[in-house]
Amino acid sequence: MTGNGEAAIDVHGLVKRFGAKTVVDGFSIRVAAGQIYGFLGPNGSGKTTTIRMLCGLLTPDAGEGTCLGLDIRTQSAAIKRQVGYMTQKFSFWEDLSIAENLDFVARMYGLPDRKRRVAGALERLGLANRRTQLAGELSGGWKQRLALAACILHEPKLLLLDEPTAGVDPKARREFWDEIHRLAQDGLTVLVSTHFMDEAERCHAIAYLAYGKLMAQGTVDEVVARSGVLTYEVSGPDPGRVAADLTGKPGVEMVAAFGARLHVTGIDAAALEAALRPWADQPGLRVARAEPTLEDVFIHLMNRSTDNFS
Ligand SMILES: Nc1ncnc2c1ncn2[C@@H]1O[C@H](COP(=O)(O)OP(=O)(O)OP(=O)(O)O)[C@@H](O)[C@H]1O
Repeated sequence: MTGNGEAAIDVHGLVKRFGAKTVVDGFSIRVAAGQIYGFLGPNGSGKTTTIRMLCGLLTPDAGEGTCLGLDIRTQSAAIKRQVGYMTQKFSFWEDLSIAENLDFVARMYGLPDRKRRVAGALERLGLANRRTQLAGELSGGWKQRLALAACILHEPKLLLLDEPTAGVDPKARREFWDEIHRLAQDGLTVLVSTHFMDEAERCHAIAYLAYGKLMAQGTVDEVVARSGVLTYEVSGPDPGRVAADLTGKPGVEMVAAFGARLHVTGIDAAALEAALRPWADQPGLRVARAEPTLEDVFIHLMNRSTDNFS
């Protein structure tokens, strides 16, 4: 972990309403400089709105705090200058090369020292030997890298990545995350929203939001441990029959099949064990405690939260 304890973000009680809807409801968080902080939660849970408030792009209706030592309410212009924002939909000139696209972005923002900045971004993101390749010919993973390069041209201190790897294959995703870690090691703080569990596991800390409320935060291990979720794994012949029997039983919150294995989760140990007991005695079936996955925990949190939008 690279965070040195100095807060890049420190906010308290943030609220955002759109009309009658409270989209973010009392959000507080502290993010150390150099941390990679993941935001997870169902669609529409307020991740993007929260991230935008944290960096002064959106003014909260209530709450206060600082980003990079600046007041998110009164100093948003100064914050924005130090933030690189990669939105869900980014665009390039398809018929310009990688280097030309970056040069164009640098011109658009009137950045001084353009040549050095473009060369630096190309180098930093491993794009130097592809500099003449047309953006329109790049695969998804390289497009993502180009977008990231465009975000760091102005040498920001904070990066906001909104679902940066949607539609990117696992290998390219992994490499993209290697880049994010390198940038964090150089001192950048990164806020990233994602729906991928493997990406959550690559964050120093995560926040889970549901319907505008912060349901859990901390390291992945802390979030799993604090959830109180218990998981049992059932394996053997005819898991479908076991799943049908267990679904809806007291104490059983979720039954999910992973190939021939079932994950059975809940938080009431006695009730869960009572539901599983008849199956534990069946010949050929194996029922054993397992470590809950982050996905088990998130589904539990999601089921627990109430949809205040409906
Ligand atoms: N400018 C706006 N005006 C009105 N409603 C908005 C506005 N921006 C967001 N919302 C609503 O606020 C809620 C939260 O949206 P937000 O984009 O923050 O969620 P999210 O967690 O990032 O979702 P996703 O995972 O789908 O990107 C949604 O119901 C959305 O429709």
